Amino acid sequence: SSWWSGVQMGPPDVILGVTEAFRRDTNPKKINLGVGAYRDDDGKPYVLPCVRKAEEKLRAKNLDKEYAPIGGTAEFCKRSIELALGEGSEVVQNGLNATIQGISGTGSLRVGAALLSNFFPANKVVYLPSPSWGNHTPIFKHAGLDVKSYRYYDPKTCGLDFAGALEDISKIPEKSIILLHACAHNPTGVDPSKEQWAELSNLIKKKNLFPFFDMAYQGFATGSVDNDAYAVRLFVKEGHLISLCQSYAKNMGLYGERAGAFSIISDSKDEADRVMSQIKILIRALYSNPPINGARIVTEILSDPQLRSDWLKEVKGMADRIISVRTTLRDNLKKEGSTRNWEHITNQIGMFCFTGMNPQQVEKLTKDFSIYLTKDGRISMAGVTSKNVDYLAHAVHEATK
Ligand SMILES: Cc1ncc(COP(=O)(O)O)c(CN[C@@H](CCC(=O)O)C(=O)O)c1O
Repeated sequence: SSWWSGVQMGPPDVILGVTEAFRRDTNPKKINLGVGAYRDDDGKPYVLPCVRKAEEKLRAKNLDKEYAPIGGTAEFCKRSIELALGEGSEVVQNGLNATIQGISGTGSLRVGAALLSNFFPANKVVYLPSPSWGNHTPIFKHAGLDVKSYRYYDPKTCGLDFAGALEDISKIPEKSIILLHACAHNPTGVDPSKEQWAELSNLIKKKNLFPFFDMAYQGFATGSVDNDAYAVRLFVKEGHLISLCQSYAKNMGLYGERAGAFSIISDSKDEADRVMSQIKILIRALYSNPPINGARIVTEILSDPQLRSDWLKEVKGMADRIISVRTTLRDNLKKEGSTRNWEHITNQIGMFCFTGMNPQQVEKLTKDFSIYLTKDGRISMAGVTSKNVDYLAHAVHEATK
């Protein structure tokens, strides 16, 4: 028999598998609200104009195809950490960060997980918010880390269970790892307020926990890259030596280019350099060095004042469209005669709306209306347009009345 005769068929991915089912559906009114990928108001993928301009500039440079450095180019890494911490960040000026290019957000998380698994000096348990992005658990487990959770979402209010979060976090053993979504929490769309972030910072410092930020949506939540980096910058200002994962998949629309970054912040340049040397050894054994094309586009945009200004407008444009379609969906549900409270549709922020629909209601939406979303009731607001929002509101009302 073959070597692989014992291999079982694995289940489709809970998020990416929704798109596969959507593609198989022949209903012309079908809507894909599964994968968190931006669509324009015609429901089409959106390549930012600033990306096209950057590509033209790069083409004219006739660059070679040589390997990137193991950690990516210094320019890409510097532009990425400065985007997160702000221009003129003292951390960057004093060389206290070790930043590498990761293979988008997922790859950056995976490198971070490998670093923690091999070198974290204390409790190698990652505490995730409940719920969190579905791929967080496998990423950390594949790296050999244990994963636990802290309360985060309150299904009764479709909002933040802040008291529950504080209570659970205060019970996390000292020197454990806590994962925090910097903005646009996935899947709930529920973010702490600035005051709540301050309380979380104090508690996490008191408990001496290691903050591991995942910032996959900087600029995409409020439309401002500075506002969306508020929590990360607050924690750094408060003296936390954080780690940070960044992605350019959503805010630059570079999904398939796989451009992201992983950083740690240390209290000395010497220590940051030593950590960087170990991260590079881990990367070398994982994939040797990162893809060059997406990183070049990012570097071109962030280093060219005109392209950077264009990008900031375009990412705000994406965020604004999402914010406006949230209002339209909520209003249309009222027009449909729904008596439910749908305030959370506009209270939540970023790519996703955690509707509160149960698996049976989700099933009805898919079976009766060809509307595709993940079983937890999360919808990617990017898939909602002015053309399909009426149909969606009608379907959601039918499924929930
Ligand atoms: C919180 C969070 N971190 C990291 C990532 C990884 O994104 P990269 O493409 O690797 O940069 C995602 C993407 N989650 C989206 C996209 C589809 C997926 O990968 O699950 C989602 O949840 O639909 C995310 O939501």
